[in-house]
Amino acid sequence: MRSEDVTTAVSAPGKVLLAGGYLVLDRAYNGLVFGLSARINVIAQQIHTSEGIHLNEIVVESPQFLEAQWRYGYHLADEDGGIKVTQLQVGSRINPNPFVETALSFALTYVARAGHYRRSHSIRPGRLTILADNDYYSQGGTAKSASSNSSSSTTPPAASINAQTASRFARFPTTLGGAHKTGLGSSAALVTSLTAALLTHYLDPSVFDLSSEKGKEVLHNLAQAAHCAAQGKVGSGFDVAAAVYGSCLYRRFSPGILSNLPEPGSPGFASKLEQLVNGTVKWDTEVLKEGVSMPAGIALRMCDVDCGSQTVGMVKQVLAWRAKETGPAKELWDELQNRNEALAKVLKEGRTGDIKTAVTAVRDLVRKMGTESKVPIEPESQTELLDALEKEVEGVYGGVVPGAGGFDALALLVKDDAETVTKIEEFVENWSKTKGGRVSLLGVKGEMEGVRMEKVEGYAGWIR
Ligand SMILES: Nc1ncnc2c1ncn2[C@@H]1O[C@H](COP(=O)(O)OP(=O)(O)O)[C@@H](O)[C@H]1O
Ligand SMILES: C[C@@](O)(CCOP(=O)(O)OP(=O)(O)O)CC(=O)O
Repeated sequence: MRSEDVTTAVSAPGKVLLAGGYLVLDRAYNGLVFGLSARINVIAQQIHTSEGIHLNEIVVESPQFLEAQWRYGYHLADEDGGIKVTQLQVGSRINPNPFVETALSFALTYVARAGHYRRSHSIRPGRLTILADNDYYSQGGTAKSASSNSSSSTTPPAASINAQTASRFARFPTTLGGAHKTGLGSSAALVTSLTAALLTHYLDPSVFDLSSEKGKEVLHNLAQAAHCAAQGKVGSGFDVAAAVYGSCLYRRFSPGILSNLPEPGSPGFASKLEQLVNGTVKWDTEVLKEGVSMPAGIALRMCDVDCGSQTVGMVKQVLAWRAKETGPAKELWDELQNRNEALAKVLKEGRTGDIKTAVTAVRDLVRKMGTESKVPIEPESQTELLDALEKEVEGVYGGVVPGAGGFDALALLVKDDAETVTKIEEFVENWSKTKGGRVSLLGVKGEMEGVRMEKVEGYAGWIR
């Protein structure tokens, strides 16, 4: 039996959908997904209670933010309802975090089934600390270095944070809701990392082993189910796949797999969830790790573009056009799929000289998709910026508006050296000054690896 005294640390990467936005929602097509070097880290520890006292409590905290502590009680629900978690009040009000709460109830329900726990206090009380790498949130003047003072009652004393860790995790003088996200997929990486930490912490390695293929499959299925439930919608799930497997060619699961799952706590939830996770229900997800790589000397980099524009409802509108114009849409989808595959092949085969042509071919059709559906997928301002970067900055091979597109991000394929970074930084700074808005190059890079165990020492100063 695994000793819960051992502190467990895991991390899962953020994502970018370089090619295949909208197409990947349909199983007939796939997406070129990259994992990112920005990770969400979760550290699980046992809470020690006085002898004879049973306390069913799990504390989750994000010490980088103010008021970011969530406490939950948990119990085994009747009629096979699984582990029901109930948020407890901290201070004067309840501050909900649906992604944390849903991940907890799904993961603990699976733990109770797979670990054959018949009483809820077989699951010992625990503390989970979330630490997000800095690029998940813009720091435009709001992030303080971790060595500055903080008034948050949930954070450890600033002085105890060592210098190395201090530069890795910024401390934000805001609540989580007040932070400006950069769109790297924080909720998917969080749900994946939290689930992996709970399963590793509470289950014997013979039942769950994160490093095995079976372990990753269990984690993927559980995290997809929890993430969809917390989001209240079934997306393609490429973000959870990136968090588990890292960079890959991704074909989604049939959305019907997740229908008919009861709410946590309601009759039948536990056995339905177990069947969904352990392979009884066949998932048709396809993850091709070998379909993706980056040519030597090339890096995938991300820009945060802050123009204050709204892109709400884009998916709905694109899909409505596709449903109305089935013939032309199919032609466009099929040809774009060919071009996306050609781009993946160029990268895979290390054909650096062909990147520009392959990216241009993809962008041409993405713009057509936008014009036809009247959705700003690659808006003119982004076209102008991408074209200028490609033409004027040496070392930029090409770039796209990733994912659903819109005004707020760019993904670039660039020469992987410091000189190119400096040139891009200077260029976007100048661009921001002359064109208005704010464009910045993030520190994050494309990375191949998915979820992994981490050494606890890396988080010294942040955990109690
Ligand atoms: N560092 C964190 N600590 C706790 N919860 C987090 C953290 N980062 C993200 N979350 C959860 O994920 C939600 C953001 O999800 P969402 O709006 O889907 O953004 P994203 O596109 O980054 O996934 C937050 O409201 C919160 O519930
Ligand atoms: C349209 C999509 O195919 C891609 C959206 O990719 P983004 O990276 O833009 O996603 P969010 O960060 O969740 O907003 C929808 C999907 O695949 O679910």
